[in-house]
Amino acid sequence: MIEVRGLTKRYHEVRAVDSLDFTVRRGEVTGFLGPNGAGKSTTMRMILGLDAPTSGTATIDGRPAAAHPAPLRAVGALLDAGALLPSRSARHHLLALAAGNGIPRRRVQEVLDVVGLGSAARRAAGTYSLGMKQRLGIAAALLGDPPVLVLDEPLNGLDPEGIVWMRRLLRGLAAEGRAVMVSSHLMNEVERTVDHLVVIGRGRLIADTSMAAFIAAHSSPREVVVRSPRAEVFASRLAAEGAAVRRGDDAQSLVVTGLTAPVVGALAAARGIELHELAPRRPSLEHAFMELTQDSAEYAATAGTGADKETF
Ligand SMILES: Nc1ncnc2c1ncn2[C@@H]1O[C@H](COP(=O)(O)OP(=O)(O)OP(=O)(O)O)[C@@H](O)[C@H]1O
Repeated sequence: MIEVRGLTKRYHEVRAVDSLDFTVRRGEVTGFLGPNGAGKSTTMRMILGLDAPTSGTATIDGRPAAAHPAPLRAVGALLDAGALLPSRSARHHLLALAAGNGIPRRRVQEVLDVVGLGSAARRAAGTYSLGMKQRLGIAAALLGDPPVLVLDEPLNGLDPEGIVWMRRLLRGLAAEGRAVMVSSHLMNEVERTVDHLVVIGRGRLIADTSMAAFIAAHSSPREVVVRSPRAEVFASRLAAEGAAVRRGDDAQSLVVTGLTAPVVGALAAARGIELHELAPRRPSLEHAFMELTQDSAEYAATAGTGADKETF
């Protein structure tokens, strides 16, 4: 279990992490989310004992990471998968880590097999693709068979097959009773993988909740997407019924708020308006995240094309 209490990190006038409190529990994958610059990597580095907090504490199973006699057995980490000696093979990289941490050599082959790098294990790591480096980083994190994992952007550089593999791996690690903390900007994937969410913005905690509760609490009112060759006429009809209507992706598409899909369908039928699509939009983590963090994004585009905001 990871316990973060009052954790704060200042870089001169910047409060990169500001009085954070949260817990990462065993048996769950906890997604650690926040816009660019929110303080995720800084928090993870402090949890791992790589950066000293300005104040507050971060413990792994009751002690700071560095206070564990064999840190690799207490917590596995993936921070920067590219930080490898380019001339060293995956096997030698892992053998060196194992030797330095009292881990038997046979464990190296086991973790190489888990991450699917067995056949490339003797090649120099400098020749690896980003996805292979990520796999090697995961192998290193698993080397000590730790009960706690801290993984910063583990999905970076993975191809679709790799992403599915990572999802299964993370779910499997949690199912074995481990505490798994994962940061990612890939909201669709986070939605499919994690049980619990910790969301930060500008260094501060803005949500600490289950995935389902987060989406329910931070999603806009339900929307219905409608496509019709008579979109403009239908938009006026819907507006007369009290719906808010805006243009969707193209001239035939509308996004309707304030009426359910059956009501929208019934109105179209009553007017003899042909529909090519009628789809309630499922609330998603991506929408919920954008809605919650729009005020705390440090780097945000100030204006879009406006196309999706056009109303009738
Ligand atoms: N060594 C440092 N010196 C000064 N400022 C730093 C340092 N490291 C991080 N920061 C600042 O702290 C804040 C948090 O950065 P951090 O890298 O933790 O964010 P992040 O959430 O991981 O971002 P991203 O999603 O872009 O990786 C940023 O404003 C960053 O510029």
